[in-house]
Amino acid sequence: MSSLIGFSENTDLQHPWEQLANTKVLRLDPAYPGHVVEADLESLLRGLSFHISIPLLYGHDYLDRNPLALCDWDCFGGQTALLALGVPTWVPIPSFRCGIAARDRLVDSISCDCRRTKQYRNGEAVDYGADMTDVSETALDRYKVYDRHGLSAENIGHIEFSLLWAQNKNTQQLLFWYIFYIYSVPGLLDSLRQELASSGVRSISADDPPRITRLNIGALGKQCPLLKSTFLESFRVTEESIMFRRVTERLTLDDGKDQYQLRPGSWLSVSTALTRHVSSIYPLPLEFLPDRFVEGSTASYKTLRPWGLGLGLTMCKGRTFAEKKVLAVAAGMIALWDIEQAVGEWQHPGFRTGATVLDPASKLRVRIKRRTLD
Ligand code: HEM
Repeated sequence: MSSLIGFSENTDLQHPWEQLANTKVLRLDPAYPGHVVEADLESLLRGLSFHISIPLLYGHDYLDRNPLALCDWDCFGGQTALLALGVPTWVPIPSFRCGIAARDRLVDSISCDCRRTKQYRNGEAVDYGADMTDVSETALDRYKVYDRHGLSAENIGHIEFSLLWAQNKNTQQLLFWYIFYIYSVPGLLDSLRQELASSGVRSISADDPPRITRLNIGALGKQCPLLKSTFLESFRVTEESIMFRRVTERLTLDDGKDQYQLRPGSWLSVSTALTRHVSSIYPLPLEFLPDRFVEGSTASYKTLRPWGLGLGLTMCKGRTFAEKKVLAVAAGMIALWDIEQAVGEWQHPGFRTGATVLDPASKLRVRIKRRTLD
């Protein structure tokens, strides 16, 4: 977290997430004598999130070898709505074709990574002499399962890409909204800083610049109720999930007034987002209330059912991971960085359809500088 911003005016020396966010150093501006940058907040956090989760899973070699993976990720990301609508991939819309090509490159690169990991696991010579020593246990265990079922590298590439999408897409967007609300809701940042400082879940070094030396990620959600409640409220206001279920046997639905017969083979789409504006469940549903889910010394989503992590057997398998990651990154940012809107007061960027978590409708330029610790 301490190296979120490198303060380099040379874009070639910036981190990939800074480049993606069109980061500009303002220290030459007499109005901003300290080290301040201007950046696009959503791109910055999306890139950062990508560079945290991918090396943790596949090891550092994957991104070193595929430095354009994040661009391909973004290029494909803009086209998922057309795919979800069932548009065939051969339809000659230029942006759509580019998105499909980007997806194919990602699948290929993951297949190759998987082959290298297998070579490393089997003690064989690894293609290009790549260093695969830091591939995670999770990835290694998954590859063992693929091997047991005799899957080809291409099949594995497709499966891993889908998992990567599930793992990253919503988490990245939720992280953005969470940070946006933390910094833009008046007084919230100070309250969270106090809560984090008194909870003892993290320590900060006295170095210049300061670094986080200890962060108990497991304790964040338990010992910082406002931090967790703000996370849940950010999810409540930005979630627009639609789940699809295929009817496999004749089904009768009764809404108390009418009956509906569903034949096998039909599809049901269920929107969990319909409940998030119901005032009997959430008083003042259109307001962002950071402490909405605080109950005594804890915060819980007991009351947040059904919600956008799915229902039944196919409920999101990564929900605990997502929560821990978003809370941990936010705790680090809160501790080390000050953020304000680039021009004027904070303005909500508006919503645009995305995946389960909505996308911002417009870019949000912000100014970022290191927090000065007393
Ligand atoms: C804020 C972040 C996330 C949101 C909002 C989210 C949301 C969802 C939703 C709505 C579903 C469909 C559930 C259903 O049809 O009942 C789902 C499924 C899934 N998610 Fe997530 N997810 C998130 C993060 C993650 C992460 C971090 C991972 C992996 C580490 C992950 C892995 C999966 C998988 C594997 C499935 C398919 C489950 C199945 O079909 O059995 N998700 N997620």
